[in-house]
Amino acid sequence: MIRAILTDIEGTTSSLSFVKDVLFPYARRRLADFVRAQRNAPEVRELLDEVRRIVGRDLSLDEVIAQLEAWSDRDEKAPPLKALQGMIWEAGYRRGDFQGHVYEDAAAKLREWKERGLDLYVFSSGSVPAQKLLFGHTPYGDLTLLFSGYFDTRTGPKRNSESYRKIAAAIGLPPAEILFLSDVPEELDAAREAGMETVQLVRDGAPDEGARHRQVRDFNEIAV
Ligand SMILES: CSCCC(=O)C(=O)COP(=O)(O)O
Ligand SMILES: [Mg+2]
Repeated sequence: MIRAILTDIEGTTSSLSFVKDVLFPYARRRLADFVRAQRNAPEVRELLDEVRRIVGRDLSLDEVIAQLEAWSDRDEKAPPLKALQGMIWEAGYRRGDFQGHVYEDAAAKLREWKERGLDLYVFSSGSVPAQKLLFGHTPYGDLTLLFSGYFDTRTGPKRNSESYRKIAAAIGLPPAEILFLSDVPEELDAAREAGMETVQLVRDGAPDEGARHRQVRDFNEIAV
């Protein structure tokens, strides 16, 4: 019996285009200036040192910025980049430059599941603060109230089954009682390997008969 739902964001609750065409370019345009302006803030300084540790060299500030920009251009889910993106988006949400995109069907079903007593969690490559910003500033109001917890790649990569075992342990349920929703088959494979139930969102494409996971076009087709 499913007692909790763990959901991805990009391509699942929210559109690929919002993340790729709105959020990512917004942060990319401001990344260098933000890092230069905030480089002595303790939280930012720690993230810049984390970039140096990942690269394994004592990079100058310019080299750190170039590395962050390269990761951003390749959409690499490096934790310090994801944390900095979240900090830059915070100002954008506050100023009303954009709202967090959530599909109407996802917002409605999440509410319904919560009312039925299911616990809801997020697992996204976006940092936990970025996840809370997105769900906190939607056209349907503040949806953060629906979620019992958030996980990002500081728990582990989304395509690694160990990450899902850790999440199940943190939630405090056997993996078989957790349903993971995502648009990416490799993430669903990893969740299934850990013992979770899976459903694949195919929002923009046609369902594929040979798919490895049950496919749905939107949240209304998910039976829990
Ligand atoms: C938290 S909103 C931004 C999403 C993001 O930064 C990203 O890389 C998309 O990751 P997801 O795991 O949600 O597909
Ligand atoms: Mg996704």
